[in-house]
Amino acid sequence: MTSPLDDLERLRASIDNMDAILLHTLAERFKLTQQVGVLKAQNDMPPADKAREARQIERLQSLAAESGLDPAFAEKFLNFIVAEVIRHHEKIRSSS
Ligand SMILES: C=C(O[C@@H]1C=C(C(=O)O)C=C[C@H]1O)C(=O)O
Repeated sequence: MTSPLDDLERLRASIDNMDAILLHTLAERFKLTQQVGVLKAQNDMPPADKAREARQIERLQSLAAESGLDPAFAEKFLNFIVAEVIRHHEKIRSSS
Protein backbone atom coordinates (compact mmCIF):
# COMPACT_ATOMS: atom_id res chain seq x y z
CA MET A 1 0.00 0.00 0.00
CA THR A 2 1.28 3.46 -0.85
CA SER A 3 1.44 6.15 1.79
CA PRO A 4 -0.38 9.48 1.43
CA LEU A 5 3.00 11.14 0.97
CA ASP A 6 3.88 8.76 -1.88
CA ASP A 7 0.52 9.55 -3.49
CA LEU A 8 1.12 13.28 -3.08
CA GLU A 9 4.57 12.97 -4.66
CA ARG A 10 3.22 10.95 -7.60
CA LEU A 11 0.41 13.42 -8.23
CA ARG A 12 2.79 16.36 -7.99
CA ALA A 13 5.18 14.75 -10.47
CA SER A 14 2.32 14.56 -12.99
CA ILE A 15 1.30 18.14 -12.22
CA ASP A 16 4.89 19.23 -12.89
CA ASN A 17 4.77 17.42 -16.25
CA MET A 18 1.51 19.16 -17.13
CA ASP A 19 2.96 22.54 -16.15
CA ALA A 20 5.89 21.90 -18.49
CA ILE A 21 3.47 21.01 -21.32
CA LEU A 22 1.47 24.18 -20.69
CA LEU A 23 4.59 26.34 -20.69
CA HIS A 24 6.02 24.78 -23.85
CA THR A 25 2.63 25.09 -25.56
CA LEU A 26 2.47 28.75 -24.60
CA ALA A 27 6.00 29.32 -25.88
CA GLU A 28 4.99 27.87 -29.27
CA ARG A 29 1.85 30.04 -29.30
CA PHE A 30 3.93 33.17 -28.57
CA LYS A 31 6.28 32.28 -31.45
CA LEU A 32 3.24 32.40 -33.77
CA THR A 33 1.79 35.59 -32.30
CA GLN A 34 5.21 37.26 -32.60
CA GLN A 35 5.05 36.53 -36.35
CA VAL A 36 1.55 38.04 -36.45
CA GLY A 37 2.95 41.10 -34.60
CA VAL A 38 5.66 41.60 -37.21
CA LEU A 39 3.15 41.16 -40.06
CA LYS A 40 0.80 43.71 -38.48
CA ALA A 41 3.58 46.24 -37.82
CA GLN A 42 4.85 45.91 -41.40
CA ASN A 43 1.36 46.46 -42.81
CA ASP A 44 0.16 49.15 -40.43
CA MET A 45 -2.51 46.96 -38.89
CA PRO A 46 -3.66 47.55 -35.27
CA PRO A 47 -2.24 45.22 -32.59
CA ALA A 48 -5.66 44.15 -31.25
CA ASP A 49 -8.54 42.58 -33.17
CA LYS A 50 -11.60 42.52 -30.89
CA ALA A 51 -13.80 40.69 -33.41
CA ARG A 52 -11.26 37.85 -33.67
CA GLU A 53 -10.98 37.74 -29.85
CA ALA A 54 -14.77 37.50 -29.50
CA ARG A 55 -14.81 34.48 -31.86
CA GLN A 56 -11.95 32.84 -29.95
CA ILE A 57 -13.72 33.39 -26.61
CA GLU A 58 -16.95 31.89 -27.92
CA ARG A 59 -15.10 28.85 -29.26
CA LEU A 60 -13.05 28.34 -26.08
CA GLN A 61 -16.12 28.73 -23.86
CA SER A 62 -17.83 25.96 -25.76
CA LEU A 63 -14.70 23.74 -25.62
CA ALA A 64 -14.43 24.47 -21.89
CA ALA A 65 -18.03 23.45 -21.27
CA GLU A 66 -17.46 20.18 -23.18
CA SER A 67 -14.35 19.48 -21.08
CA GLY A 68 -15.94 20.22 -17.73
CA LEU A 69 -14.05 23.49 -17.31
CA ASP A 70 -15.65 26.74 -16.21
CA PRO A 71 -16.30 28.80 -19.41
CA ALA A 72 -15.68 32.00 -17.41
CA PHE A 73 -12.22 30.67 -16.57
CA ALA A 74 -11.58 29.98 -20.28
CA GLU A 75 -12.47 33.59 -21.09
CA LYS A 76 -10.25 34.97 -18.31
CA PHE A 77 -7.40 32.71 -19.43
CA LEU A 78 -7.61 33.83 -23.07
CA ASN A 79 -7.87 37.50 -22.06
CA PHE A 80 -4.77 37.10 -19.89
CA ILE A 81 -2.75 35.61 -22.76
CA VAL A 82 -4.04 38.08 -25.35
CA ALA A 83 -3.14 41.04 -23.10
CA GLU A 84 0.47 39.84 -23.13
CA VAL A 85 0.35 39.31 -26.92
CA ILE A 86 -0.92 42.87 -27.44
CA ARG A 87 1.91 44.15 -25.23
CA HIS A 88 4.38 42.30 -27.49
CA HIS A 89 2.69 43.67 -30.63
CA GLU A 90 2.87 47.24 -29.35
CA LYS A 91 6.55 46.76 -28.57
CA ILE A 92 7.24 45.37 -32.06
CA ARG A 93 5.29 48.27 -33.59
CA SER A 94 7.15 50.95 -31.62
CA SER A 95 10.55 49.46 -32.43
CA SER A 96 9.94 49.10 -36.20
C1 LIG B 1 -2.59 37.30 -32.79
C2 LIG B 1 -3.42 38.29 -33.14
O1 LIG B 1 -3.42 39.52 -32.47
C3 LIG B 1 -4.14 39.73 -31.25
C4 LIG B 1 -3.94 38.58 -30.35
C5 LIG B 1 -4.76 37.47 -30.43
C6 LIG B 1 -4.35 36.17 -29.82
O2 LIG B 1 -3.41 36.14 -29.02
O3 LIG B 1 -4.96 35.14 -30.20
C7 LIG B 1 -5.99 37.58 -31.13
C8 LIG B 1 -6.39 38.74 -31.69
C9 LIG B 1 -5.60 39.99 -31.60
O4 LIG B 1 -6.19 40.85 -30.65
C10 LIG B 1 -4.34 38.19 -34.28
O5 LIG B 1 -4.90 39.20 -34.71
O6 LIG B 1 -4.52 37.05 -34.79
